[in-house]
Amino acid sequence: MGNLPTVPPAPSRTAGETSGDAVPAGPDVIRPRHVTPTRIDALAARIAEATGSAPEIHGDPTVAVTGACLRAQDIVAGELFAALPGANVHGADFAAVALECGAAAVLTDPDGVTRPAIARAGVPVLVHPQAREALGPASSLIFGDPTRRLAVLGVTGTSGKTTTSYLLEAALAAAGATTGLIGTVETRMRGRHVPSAFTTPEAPDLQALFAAMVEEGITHTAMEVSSHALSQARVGGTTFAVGAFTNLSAEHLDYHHTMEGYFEAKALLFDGRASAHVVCVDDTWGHRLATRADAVTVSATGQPADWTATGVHAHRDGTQTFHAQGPDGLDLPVTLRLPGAFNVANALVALACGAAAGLDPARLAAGFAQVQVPGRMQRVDVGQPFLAVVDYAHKPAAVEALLTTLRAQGTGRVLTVLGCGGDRDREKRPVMGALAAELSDLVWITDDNPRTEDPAAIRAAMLDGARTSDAARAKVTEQGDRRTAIRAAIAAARPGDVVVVAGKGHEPGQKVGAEVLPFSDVDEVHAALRSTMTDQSIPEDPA
Ligand SMILES: CC(=O)N[C@H]1[C@@H](OP(=O)(O)OP(=O)(O)OC[C@H]2O[C@@H](n3ccc(=O)[nH]c3=O)[C@H](O)[C@@H]2O)O[C@H](CO)[C@@H](O)[C@@H]1O[C@H](C)C(=O)N[C@@H](C)C(=O)N[C@H](CCC(=O)O)C(=O)O
Ligand SMILES: Nc1ncnc2c1ncn2[C@@H]1O[C@H](COP(=O)(O)OP(=O)(O)OP(=O)(O)O)[C@@H](O)[C@H]1O
Ligand SMILES: N[C@H](CCC[C@H](N)C(=O)O)C(=O)O
Ligand SMILES: [Mg+2]
Repeated sequence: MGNLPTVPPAPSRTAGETSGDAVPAGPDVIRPRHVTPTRIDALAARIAEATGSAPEIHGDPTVAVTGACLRAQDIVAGELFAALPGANVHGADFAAVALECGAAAVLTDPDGVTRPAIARAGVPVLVHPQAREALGPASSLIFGDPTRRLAVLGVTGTSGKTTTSYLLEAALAAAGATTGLIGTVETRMRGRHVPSAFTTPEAPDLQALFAAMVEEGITHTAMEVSSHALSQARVGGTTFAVGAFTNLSAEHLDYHHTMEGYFEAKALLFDGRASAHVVCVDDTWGHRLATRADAVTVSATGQPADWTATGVHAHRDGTQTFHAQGPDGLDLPVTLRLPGAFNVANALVALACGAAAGLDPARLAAGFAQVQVPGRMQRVDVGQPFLAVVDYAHKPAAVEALLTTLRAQGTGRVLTVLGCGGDRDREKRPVMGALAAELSDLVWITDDNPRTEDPAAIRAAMLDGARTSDAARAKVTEQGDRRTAIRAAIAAARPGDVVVVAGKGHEPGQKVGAEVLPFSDVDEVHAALRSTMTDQSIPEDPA
């Protein structure tokens, strides 16, 4: 696996750097330089057209807005404040803050309009029963309907969105497009890299970003579309050139409650908002989706599909070569620098997306060879005689895919450092603990963004899964302190082993309570490797 990516860590931020904070993230929103003011009556007409019901207008309909935002504190003068009901609070309760920041108008729901801060607002108020659904189309109009001039290729699915989006961005560029990227790690365009607050931004931030991309001459954007975004209508008002589905497995059941509910959220990307669909049919959910959406199909596991892979050769150095077989007898050689059968699927999805957008498949396929993804199968190498890998696997299917891949590639043992996030799906914890114990030789159960939960209780749930699994084979150690766990794993490694630190990937911080403590798995693995090479005082292998 000598060629596993050794990319530098993503640019760091100190707060609100990934999705998942109780406090609104306050992201670095990329805004267009020019926005033509939009009148309230025009917004009302757009909302009526998009939702089928007209909003009430309280106040002067000729007032115009020059942007929109749903975080009161982040309002820029002249913008529309979207005061939405939330799981914790009603945004209308923050209207005074928004007005102080210069909000020129408010969009809210019938509950919000009764709140005192809105009643005293003194600016026009649009009232709609589905204010969240209204916000996407309104934001699109405010920012000049940017996706009419930008081909957006959206990727959804439980695993592989980030990886597929990076592959797609590279393929699009190789086929001659001027590209952008929107996703979990960062937003990229024209050499700018802005760390992300969300995998999929809120509707006004997203439309502003699309408008900025149009201004910059971006022609095609590869974009991750999360299930949260689909169910919260963050992509309302977005026209997709292509919508793609990678796979579905248990995750986010705290939010979607059932797999059916989770699937239906993902399926929203295929409800007519995309001009073309690409679906990987390697799981039963993909099969189901492909039968109800008119889709180009993809399979990396030998299912009948429009795009398949033949002659897959996983090389010892971590690269893979194969032939992508496409419609009309297309046969394209592909080289990937990402190991794992799942990355063949990701690449096929990316290829099918680019082709569905009308780009030349041979040029698309040639774009994959150098792609590396921050924190996904990222190798950390200081010349040690074993492999050290940082990966973002933080759900059962990803842990299984990751460890199965690494078992097949290493010559020695697999040493795994893994935790589970707090304030997230609890059901996955014992499953991830069990999988780690089944597919590794040594495991350190540690902390991964405990957020507001008791970290020991999260570890206990994982340990419970590890201890009760009949197939468990690893020696499992509990070590809450992630740095110590990483150091112990590195110190225990022997030549030919694989050490994998999973779950945080590119993340630059550990979320403990309301704080984000700077922490980078890549930096920690580097530091541990350097000190093992020079300092023999590191704790002994617990095995
Ligand atoms: C479950 C979820 O996605 N919740 C998001 C949602 O929260 P909510 O609607 O319940 O909001 P709330 O906190 O009750 O607040 C209500 C309203 O008041 C506003 N408000 C609130 C407080 C304040 O001080 N000022 C203010 O203006 C908020 O902007 C909001 O509009 O809207 C908020 C405002 O944008 C988000 O901060 C919040 O993200 C939370 C923190 C989160 O953790 N989201 C994650 C799970 C997420 O979206 N992840 C996906 C990726 C998942 C994956 O695939 O792995 C993503 O796309 O990033
Ligand atoms: N197609 C796939 N099937 C199963 N596991 C995958 C697949 N692609 C990637 N993985 C695993 O899942 C992890 C996360 O991958 P990636 O970041 O590309 O997915 P994602 O869908 O963007 O995840 P998230 O929703 O958390 O941002 C990887 O680090 C890898 O371990
Ligand atoms: N987008 C995911 C990232 C999870 C990453 C993992 N490190 C964790 O904190 O659980 C979420 O917010 O659920
Ligand atoms: Mg992602």
